[in-house]
Amino acid sequence: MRYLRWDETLFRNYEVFDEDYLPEEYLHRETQLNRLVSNLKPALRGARPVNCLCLGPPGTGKTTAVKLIFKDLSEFEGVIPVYVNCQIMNSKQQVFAKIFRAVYGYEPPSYGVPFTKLYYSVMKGIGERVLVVALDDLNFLLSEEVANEVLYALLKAHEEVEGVKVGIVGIATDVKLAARLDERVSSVFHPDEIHFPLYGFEEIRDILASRARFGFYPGVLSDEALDKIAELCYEYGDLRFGIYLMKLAGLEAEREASRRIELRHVEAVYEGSRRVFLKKSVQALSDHERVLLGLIYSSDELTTGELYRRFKEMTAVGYTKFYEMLSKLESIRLIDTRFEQRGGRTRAIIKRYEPALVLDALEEF
Ligand SMILES: Nc1ncnc2c1ncn2[C@@H]1O[C@H](COP(=O)(O)OP(=O)(O)OP(=O)(O)O)[C@@H](O)[C@H]1O
Repeated sequence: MRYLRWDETLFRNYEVFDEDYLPEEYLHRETQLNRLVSNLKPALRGARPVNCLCLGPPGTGKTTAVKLIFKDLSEFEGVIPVYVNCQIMNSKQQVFAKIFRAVYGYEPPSYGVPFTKLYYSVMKGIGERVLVVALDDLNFLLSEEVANEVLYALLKAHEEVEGVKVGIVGIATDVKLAARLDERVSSVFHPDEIHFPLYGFEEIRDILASRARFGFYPGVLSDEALDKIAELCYEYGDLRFGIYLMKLAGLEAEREASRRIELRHVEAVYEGSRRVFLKKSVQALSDHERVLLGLIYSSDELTTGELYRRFKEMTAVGYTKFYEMLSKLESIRLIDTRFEQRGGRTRAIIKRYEPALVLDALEEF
């Protein structure tokens, strides 16, 4: 029996498959990159940039686009680009502490600094430079009202401290985010909305092929395996899933001491990786969204009307909110809504994907 030598591997660079790896090639998003560049360009002249919001379903390249642009920006003197992940830094204090670090190059005092003091020291420290703040996963701050406070504090900076220039790049999966901000913020925040739609099959295949070129040795990934990964990833929408699947298929091939990743390796790891991803998606939902998903997955087939009636009985949530939740579940591909003709009437029918796996993922909550 053949076994792998200790130094034998299919992976040329394992890091290429990491969650926060910045790819060498960023494909099929020229329009979005151009919009970001043209909006942020005024910063290079020392002027306030145009605020933007990058919106789209998970795994469509929003974070990557902004990180690549911010990497370029960091080369320019006079611009302070700061990237904040709001899922991790989820208070006003934490967001501004991160900005403080970028402005001064050292930590702010960790105890007993009132927010106003931290805020004004940040603004004074900017001086003639231009601060550009990316707020990733902005929707995470929204339920707590923190998003409104952070945005308001940044939007009002130039009125609070004369001459201060601040630009904002928000990133969110909720395409209606701007409409959900409070009046005080929306009256002064008119961002350029840059949309990141789901990738088509060919685009996904190209991106995954590029990732494989940097991650595996030449010829390791068979065409059949690549096609299958692209097909499964396309169904799911999130590119992160395709990249993860490719990594697991590589490990599976190594486990078999195979020199190539074949279709069977992808098939062997598909269900396990899908479980991991579903669990993450379900974990990221709100309690009400999970109740709704549970209702959908515990019946065979439902019309939207029937579903709303049952959901309302349990939660007293209104129709607009219900509809928003349904669209969200659809945009992250946990459900599918189709129109069907029955008895001379057109009805919206909700379809489920892989019920056994989704119900397992829901069971953990
Ligand atoms: N156009 C692209 N070219 C190369 N790699 C890409 C592209 N788009 C996305 N990716 C890769 O897909 C993965 C997910 O992308 P990213 O994190 O940017 O998505 P996102 O839209 O910000 O997702 P979320 O909303 O869940 O944060 C990353 O590994 C990223 O490198």
